[in-house]
Amino acid sequence: MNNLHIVDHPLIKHKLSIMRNKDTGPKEFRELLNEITLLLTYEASRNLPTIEVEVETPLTITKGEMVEDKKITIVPILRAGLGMLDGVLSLVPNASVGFLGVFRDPDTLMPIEYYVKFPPLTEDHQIIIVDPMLATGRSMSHAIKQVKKHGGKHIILMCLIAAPEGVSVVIQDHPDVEIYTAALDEKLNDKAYIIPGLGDAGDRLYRTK
Ligand SMILES: O=P(O)(O)OC[C@H]1O[C@H](OP(=O)(O)OP(=O)(O)O)[C@H](O)[C@@H]1O
Ligand SMILES: O=c1cc[nH]c(=O)[nH]1
Ligand SMILES: [Mg+2]
Repeated sequence: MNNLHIVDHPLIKHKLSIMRNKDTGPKEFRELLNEITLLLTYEASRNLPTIEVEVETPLTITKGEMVEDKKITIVPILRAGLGMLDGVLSLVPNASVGFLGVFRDPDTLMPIEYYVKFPPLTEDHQIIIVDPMLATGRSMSHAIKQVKKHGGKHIILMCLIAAPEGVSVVIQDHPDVEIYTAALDEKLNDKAYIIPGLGDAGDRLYRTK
């Protein structure tokens, strides 16, 4: 699974352990998701292309490198992906944002799309899709398909917790996509929740249960 990058830094493990705790409330949960997203973004952006620029320092003129962040598009999968958006934007503040509303039907487990608003996407854009949970992988696979349909080509995805089942689905459906996750958990339960996981990320972010 060459496309799978598990970013298992001690600080990420520490923060994720607090997030998994059922007694952690929404304020701390949101703050920790934001902090882990910063660390994931640092790793996931390692291979972003840079352009050479000329910089005038107080002493001389030199060459520098800059990321073309105007060519980066972040796509949070609503709702839970919104919890990762600000973290990415704080490191790539000029990125554009495309929104995709998808929820998982609890009975069929199929993704149900309810909102799509993408900026123009071209082949030279780097797309970063964010959603904390990769369970069966169907929501993410659907999101990647939508991004490609709208013209996106270079796609990475960032999540907090992935299940092996979801990773396999994404790699099979989209072998060109790189996956960055803070943790690879054990399995799915009979309702397709990630075990050990952290429960429903959207509900924990927005106290909806
Ligand atoms: O890999 P899958 O099996 O498709 O499941 C993962 C999806 O489920 C969750 O969203 P949910 O359907 O709970 O919607 P929400 O973000 O509005 O809570 C999660 O945020 C992912 O989008
Ligand atoms: O464990 C899971 C599975 C899907 N969605 C979640 O939010 N959590
Ligand atoms: Mg949810």
